[in-house]
Amino acid sequence: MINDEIVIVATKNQGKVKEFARLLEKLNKQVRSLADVEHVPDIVEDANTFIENAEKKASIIAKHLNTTVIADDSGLCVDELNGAPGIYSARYAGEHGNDSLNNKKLLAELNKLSLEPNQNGCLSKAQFQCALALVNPASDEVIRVEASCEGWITNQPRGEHGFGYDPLFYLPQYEKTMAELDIEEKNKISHRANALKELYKVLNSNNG
Ligand SMILES: O=P(O)(O)OP(=O)(O)OP(=O)(O)OC[C@H]1O[C@@H](n2cnc3c(O)ncnc32)[C@H](O)[C@@H]1O
Ligand SMILES: [Mg+2]
Repeated sequence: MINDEIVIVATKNQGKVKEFARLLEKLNKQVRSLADVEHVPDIVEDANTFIENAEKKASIIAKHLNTTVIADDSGLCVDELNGAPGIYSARYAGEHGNDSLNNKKLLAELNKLSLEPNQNGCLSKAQFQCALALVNPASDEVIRVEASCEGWITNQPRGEHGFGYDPLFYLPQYEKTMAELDIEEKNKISHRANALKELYKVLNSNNG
């Protein structure tokens, strides 16, 4: 995979695709996603951890395409909600991938706790988490890595960039939400960028 010009990421999420494309472009690689695959097999994300879900997605697509594939399973873990929405992040409000309803539900759940906002208008610490699995179907090799990005949940959504919970994820060091950062800035600090760095470390060390 490290020598290939094309990297297949087993995701339907166009927000993730854009971020991977920008990150991998710097390594002269092009990204293909499930949008480029015909007859995508059903993938039920029913595992209990990010990494198991990532491995499941990568394995199914790697077998289907008979080539090496990376999958990303990620989500938001909010401290005051005991880690919710976690692995259920994409369907927190019921409907898969409805970012606006998911954000509303997150604020509603936090508002139920009657928390006092801090000086930045934030209600809880939180982390974005990202698990990446790379599966090579020829060798049955699996590489698993995980990384996170620390921040806070603000009570006012702000910003137009990114996707998912980015408008509610506040970064005190920038005094901005993740959705107020452009893709280049997000890719310097995000859980996804950090996980991809870890993956490349493993791949480079495996290559001697
Ligand atoms: O499974 P695939 O096809 O990759 O696409 P998905 O959107 O269902 O992806 P996940 O199962 O990994 O769920 C991830 C959810 O977590 C949230 N999320 C993950 N990374 C995020 C990010 O960088 N910014 C904002 N929200 C994010 C967002 O709600 C995603 O829908
Ligand atoms: Mg999913």
